[in-house]
Amino acid sequence: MSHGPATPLTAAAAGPLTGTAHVPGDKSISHRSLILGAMTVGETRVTGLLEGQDVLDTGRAMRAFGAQVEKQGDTWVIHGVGTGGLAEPEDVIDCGNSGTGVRLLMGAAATHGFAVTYTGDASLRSRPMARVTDPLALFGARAYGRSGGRLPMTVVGAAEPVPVRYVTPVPSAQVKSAVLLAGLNAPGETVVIEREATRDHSERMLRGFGAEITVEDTSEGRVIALTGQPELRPQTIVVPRDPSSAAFPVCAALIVPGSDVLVPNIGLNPTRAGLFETLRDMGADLTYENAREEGGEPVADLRARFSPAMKGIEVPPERAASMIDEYPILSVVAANAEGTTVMRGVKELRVKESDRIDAMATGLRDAGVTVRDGADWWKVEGRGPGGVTGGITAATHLDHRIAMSFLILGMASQKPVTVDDAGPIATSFPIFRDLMTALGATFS
Ligand SMILES: O=C(O)C1=C[C@@H](OP(=O)(O)O)[C@@H](O)[C@H](O)C1
Ligand SMILES: C=C(OP(=O)(O)O)C(=O)O
Repeated sequence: MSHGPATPLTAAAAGPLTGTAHVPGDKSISHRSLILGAMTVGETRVTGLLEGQDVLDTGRAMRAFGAQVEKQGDTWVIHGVGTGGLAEPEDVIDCGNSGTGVRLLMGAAATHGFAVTYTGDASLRSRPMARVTDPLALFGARAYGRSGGRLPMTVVGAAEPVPVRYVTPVPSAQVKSAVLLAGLNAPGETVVIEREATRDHSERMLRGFGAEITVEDTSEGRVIALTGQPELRPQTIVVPRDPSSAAFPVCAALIVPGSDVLVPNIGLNPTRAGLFETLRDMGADLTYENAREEGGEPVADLRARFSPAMKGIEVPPERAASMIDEYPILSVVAANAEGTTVMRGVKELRVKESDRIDAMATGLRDAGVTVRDGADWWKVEGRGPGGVTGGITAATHLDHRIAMSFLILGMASQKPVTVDDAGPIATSFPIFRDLMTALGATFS
């Protein structure tokens, strides 16, 4: 759902940030818990679900598709309808700001013999959907949208779907997941091949729900094969805390003098942990404490301390998929490091909630940082610890990660930084302001 009027917010230089930051549950795993729970007969129970607007919108959508989704105490309880049992929604499905929500739902419903119309906020209506509807057409689904393959869009599902073999042309877990979810209700084996590995939560969770799924690394890439029409088994899911949200208190601690912050229980699935490796390569004082396995995922407590000796690096492009949502906050750290940070192979950043290279480059330049950029790369010239002037109002462009990144910039800059709209933060990290305030940040 779209949020209300714009709410500007300002962050100023903070004293040291100290204490423990419990960030919310993982957004990717939360969406998938609701969708897979809704496609399973019986009761799936989920704790630690992210109650951000993106995920709440997916929960509402699953109700519209016929599942029961409700919160009992701290637990989300889903009574699903089974693979192939989704019902035709009575109204348009509004996915708000969420690319993950709309693309995964389009996949799940595409092999059901009814039509669904999808829409979203102004940001989501500007994002490309052909990357999903192209492979869904191979199953027999048909999509009718605005020019450029944009929402609002109606997808007429295939009444007699056929299984598909598809090589993803872009590194995207959303595309991969849409194909796998469509494959759930197609008879036979659906195969997705990705040249670059992207986050693998769908594969892990489908296996957890009892689907037959194999993953093999070959010379062609990662080959994922799913046997259609399984009888999924209801699950009890404990959602790990989101590494993409942990990135904000971690990076703030690295650049605000005197800081020492603990961020416990963070999922460190290797398909998600690229930022933390990059920060360590830059010389960040960032340690993994109490490393362990929980629910089949590697988990650790992150400890981040002020790191005045960080150096710019060339971020390995093959790491891009494992930190794709973290480049905006990385650019803020890069601005506070010595030397140049080069980020290549990142054209996907231009089709997120906003053009994230453009949004960050514009605000950073206004704040006194030299940034150069091209179609799929950008470079940030560090000004050293505390070297960013600040004193700007940055445009958020309905993008939560842009809003949070500029607020963190304000905590380490000489003059405060304002964002024109902090509202979108509620899509993924509704407790951001309270959590950062408890660590010692000041907002006005
Ligand atoms: O599958 C997912 O849960 C996600 C995949 C990524 O998008 P792409 O698939 O477009 O790279 C990521 O940016 C998004 O925040 C969540
Ligand atoms: C890109 C993101 O989300 P989505 O694609 O689900 O809107 C994100 O959360 O950074």
